[in-house]
Amino acid sequence: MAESPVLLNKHEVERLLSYDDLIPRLESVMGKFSKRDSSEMIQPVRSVVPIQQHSGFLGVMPAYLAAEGILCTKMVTFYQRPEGSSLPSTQATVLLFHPEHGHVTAIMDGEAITAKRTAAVSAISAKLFMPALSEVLCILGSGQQARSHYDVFTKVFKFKEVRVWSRRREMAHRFVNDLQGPVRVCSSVKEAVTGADVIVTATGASEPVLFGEWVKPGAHVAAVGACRPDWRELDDVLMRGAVVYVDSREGATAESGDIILSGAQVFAELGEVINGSFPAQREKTTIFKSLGMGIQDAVSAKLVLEKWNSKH
Ligand SMILES: NC(=O)c1ccc[n+]([C@@H]2O[C@H](COP(=O)([O-])OP(=O)(O)OC[C@H]3O[C@@H](n4cnc5c(N)ncnc54)[C@H](O)[C@@H]3O)[C@@H](O)[C@H]2O)c1
Ligand SMILES: O=C(O)[C@@H]1CCCCN1
Repeated sequence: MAESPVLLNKHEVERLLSYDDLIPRLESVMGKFSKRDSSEMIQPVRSVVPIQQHSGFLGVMPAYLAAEGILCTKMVTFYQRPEGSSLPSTQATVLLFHPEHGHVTAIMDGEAITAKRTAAVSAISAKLFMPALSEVLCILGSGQQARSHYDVFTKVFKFKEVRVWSRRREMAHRFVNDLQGPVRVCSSVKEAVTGADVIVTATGASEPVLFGEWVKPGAHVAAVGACRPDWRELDDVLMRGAVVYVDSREGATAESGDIILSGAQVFAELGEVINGSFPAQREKTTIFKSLGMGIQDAVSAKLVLEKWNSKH
């Protein structure tokens, strides 16, 4: 009989998953994904069930990585919460399976994985696309993703100034009070993004919050929110005037309102740049439109389990 699965809560996953381990694994898996070798990797676009009555969605994100021996699925719910709600907007669980025998080997919290792997992938995009001399980082939003992006961006890069904007100013102050380093709270998006070299959009917005006319030419935008085909974070001017990179072309075409509704062309996947098949146009204004991928969760969960196994 198969052994009982390892159960790991959010605190344990958080502790076991470091950006130093995660970033090279994500670079490698995204490069492989963009080669589209189905004998190596299978990851369909996620299935999403709308929960209309409660303004929410259930997403199922399976992935099989043959060479790495990883069979995984994440189940994630995400909601548009009313202002002031204390409930998290994104919650997730990740299951790892034994690829040969089919039983579940681990069940772990997916919130920490989602927060860290998304931010780590944005940091990979910034490493490739941000201006060579980047001094100012701006984060729009003050939730889970804003926090993980702050953590990894200030760990990997050295910015002279970090700014944050949140639609409720007191939430931006609360965000800053939890941090070690200095961060300037801005009262408008325009104030926050003017002159910024790197802009992270991590909001629950469904209408544009970031407008092209405010963005410095050559800046890099890591756009993490707006993951439904009718949701936007970025306006048409920005989308059409920038070089647009995505995590997966299929995911972006199915799920990104910023791409579908603006009619912007996707230039390349992040993995295609990692592979060297498309260039990083660092001197131009660039957008990395992130939707999230099952393969990112899969390598993250495997890493967590490896770490856990090495200590037990
Ligand atoms: N790309 C990915 O892989 C990925 C992964 C996880 C989450 N997300 C998306 O990232 C976004 C942020 O996720 P989170 O977990 O940090 O959520 P969160 O609820 O913790 O934070 C959301 C932030 O957005 C702000 N916000 C909500 N509605 C807004 C609006 N209409 N205009 C401006 N600001 C608004 C909130 O005030 C808060 O600061 C969500 O859209 C989520 O679906 C993307
Ligand atoms: O890839 C993910 O995990 C997220 C979940 C929430 C919606 C956007 N994508």
